[in-house]
Amino acid sequence: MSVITLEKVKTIKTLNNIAESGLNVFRDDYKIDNESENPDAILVRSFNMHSLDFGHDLKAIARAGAGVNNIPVDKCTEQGIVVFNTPGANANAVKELVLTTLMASSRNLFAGVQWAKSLEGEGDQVPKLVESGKKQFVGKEIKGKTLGVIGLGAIGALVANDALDLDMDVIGFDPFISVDTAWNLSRNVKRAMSIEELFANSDYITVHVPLTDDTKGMFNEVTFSIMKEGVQILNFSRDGLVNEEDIAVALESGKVGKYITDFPNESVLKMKNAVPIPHLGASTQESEENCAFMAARQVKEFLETGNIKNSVNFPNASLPYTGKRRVAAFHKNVPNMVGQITSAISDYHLNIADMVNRSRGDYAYTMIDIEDKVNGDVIPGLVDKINHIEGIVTTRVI
Ligand SMILES: NC(=O)c1ccc[n+]([C@@H]2O[C@H](COP(=O)([O-])OP(=O)(O)OC[C@H]3O[C@@H](n4cnc5c(N)ncnc54)[C@H](O)[C@@H]3O)[C@@H](O)[C@H]2O)c1
Ligand SMILES: O=C(O)[C@H](O)COP(=O)(O)O
Repeated sequence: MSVITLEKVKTIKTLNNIAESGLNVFRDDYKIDNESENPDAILVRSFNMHSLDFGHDLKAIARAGAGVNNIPVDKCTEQGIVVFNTPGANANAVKELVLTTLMASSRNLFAGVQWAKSLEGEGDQVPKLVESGKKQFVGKEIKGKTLGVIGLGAIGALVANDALDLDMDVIGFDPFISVDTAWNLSRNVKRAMSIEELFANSDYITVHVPLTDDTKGMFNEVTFSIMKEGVQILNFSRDGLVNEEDIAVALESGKVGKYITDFPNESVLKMKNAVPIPHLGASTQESEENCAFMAARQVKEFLETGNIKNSVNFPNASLPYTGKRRVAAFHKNVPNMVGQITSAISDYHLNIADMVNRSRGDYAYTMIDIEDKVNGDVIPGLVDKINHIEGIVTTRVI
């Protein structure tokens, strides 16, 4: 349970390279200090945070990107630390690379270029060697082939729509598709009623789901056996979605024709017909700027007003900020929390102007605006009183 101090300079720490557009959001009352042991907020991309201890001032972690499997989200929730991500901010960058590598690898472009470069030193013979050797790289056109898209969120929906424009047949599977995405998806994307149906009918499969306990290892010996002979698989989501021992066998036998992955490791590099991309999905200037800006804006808004947008562990909650004192409490989602917090406030003879309470699973978040001018001396006592209510995780007065 943390007691939060008021109106100090806030410290932001970055654990990865964060684009200037994000860092520039923090001016005046902020400092960026990457050596800080006790920052108010952390901006991160893929840095693995699972073994980190958090300082008592830490209030927010923002993932400038989509996947949050590098962040111990449950531990953050228990400690009242809000975790944000930036939905959709890098989706176009990933889509472009998926389609680029889909076409490039279908035409054996990567292997072909590597081979052509190996001819250096052959002098006048190079053109002749090219013409005689090119037959080893005969590829396949994607036109008229079926692309299976697993996960029709920000990235999957863009990939599905654009693959139709490349004259592919597209079949999609997403049992949890959001209403917004469904509206944006072309009606020509066929709906697979089961993942098995998608596996059985696709010439190419691209996966765009988060890595969770449910999706871990979804590509394995059993699922490969359902797929078409020579299927090409693109994984721009996370390595853990694919059982590595099983895909090595499937690549060796030719059951899987190619495995394009944004997550190389030692065993992937040894696999026949694996195409390792050095995690470049989101690595465009535009995407890095979008993600950094969005992450920074969300953190700044939260630190300064308590409002929450695009959190993966706290409920979204927003109340117009008037500049008066605001109590923001994160607590267990149990009866009478709001009653006890408002009663603590009224013990200090303070009048409530506005409030919001939102829940998410086992936790909830309450913001209460106080009408009267609050004497700064009473704030530590008020925070302490609220923090002593059973079920409170953290309290701030902003
Ligand atoms: N390679 C990169 O640089 C890069 C960049 C961005 C995102 N990613 C990865 O891609 C993932 C997807 O990103 P996004 O922005 O599209 O996220 P998103 O949240 O917009 O979409 C994910 C979709 O997956 C669906 N889904 C969840 N479980 C599923 C299941 N079992 N079967 C089918 N669908 C399921 C959800 O309903 C949702 O529509 C991220 O979680 C991240 O791991 C990688
Ligand atoms: O989940 C994501 O957003 C991507 O994997 C991008 O990761 P990066 O920010 O480290 O490039």
